[in-house]
Amino acid sequence: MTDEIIGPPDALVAPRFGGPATFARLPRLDEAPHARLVVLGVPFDAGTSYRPGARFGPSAIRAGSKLLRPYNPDLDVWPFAEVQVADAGDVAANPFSIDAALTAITSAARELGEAGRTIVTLGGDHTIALGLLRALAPRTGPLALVHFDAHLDTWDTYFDAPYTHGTPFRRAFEEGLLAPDASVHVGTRGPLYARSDLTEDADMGFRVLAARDVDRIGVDGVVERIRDRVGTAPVYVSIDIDVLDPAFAPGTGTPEAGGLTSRELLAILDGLRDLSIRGADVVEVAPAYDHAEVTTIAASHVAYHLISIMAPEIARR
Ligand SMILES: N=C(N)NCCCC(=O)O
Ligand SMILES: [Zn+2]
Ligand SMILES: [Zn+2]
Repeated sequence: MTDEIIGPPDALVAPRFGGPATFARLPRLDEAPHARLVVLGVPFDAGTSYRPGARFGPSAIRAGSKLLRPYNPDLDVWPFAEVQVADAGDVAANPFSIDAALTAITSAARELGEAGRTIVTLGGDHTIALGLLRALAPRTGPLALVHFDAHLDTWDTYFDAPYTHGTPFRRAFEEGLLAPDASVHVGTRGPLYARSDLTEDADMGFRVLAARDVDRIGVDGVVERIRDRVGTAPVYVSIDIDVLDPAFAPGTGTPEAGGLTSRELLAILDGLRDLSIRGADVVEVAPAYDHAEVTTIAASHVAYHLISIMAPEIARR
């Protein structure tokens, strides 16, 4: 096997609506075993509290990613030519046992990490982020979490269940996976259970840049605050697609009005270029509630921008 970079096939030769359903028509990992950046699917939604269906997220995002092109003019980057990028397929996550699913997610991510690969994960509900952080933090040290979401996801339990899509970051904090005072939620909004949701979150060391702060300080102000906050810590970027307004992402399990536009989210991500991003995910895409691939196309562009900011930095490592 050579180390020549294999990109997507030329869309003007092989029409993009055909061919294997990998992310952005990239090669599979077995076809490009020298990949340093991989897209990994986690079709799991047993941690959802409201509408289920994110188990179909990875395959639907891949389908929504077929139109992506190889050059990203916003960043002047060829994301699939900087380093080899490949699709690593899906984790076999147990749909009846959240514990077993988390174990499988952690071991799949650990194995990829030990082979020197950085992962962009397609979910799946937000529970999976805990399994991914558990795989990553022992290698990188505690991570600064940049968390895009309508929700805090630092609640304690749901119906006494500790591992759900509303609780991954409280568990990650308790397990020491997060760097102290370096994490931030971006895009939060909507009704809470109590005021203490916010005070407990702050006590765990999270900062909040709410959806309304984006109006107040703008995209550049948000980027500046995120960069200040993470400092020099290794970064994990977790993107719950419900950070977008339901107008831009109807296909999700717990939608909240008043969210970001997809343009704002993509621009904020571009502002995170050059950070040491050691892993990322795009979660909570539930295609049954989608229309005309609105959500899956947004999610595929979000993943494309993540790869665009991560690949050049990985190439320099
Ligand atoms: N992680 C997501 N998307 N949602 C959490 C919402 C939890 C709740 O039902 O209150
Ligand atoms: Zn959410
Ligand atoms: Zn979430």
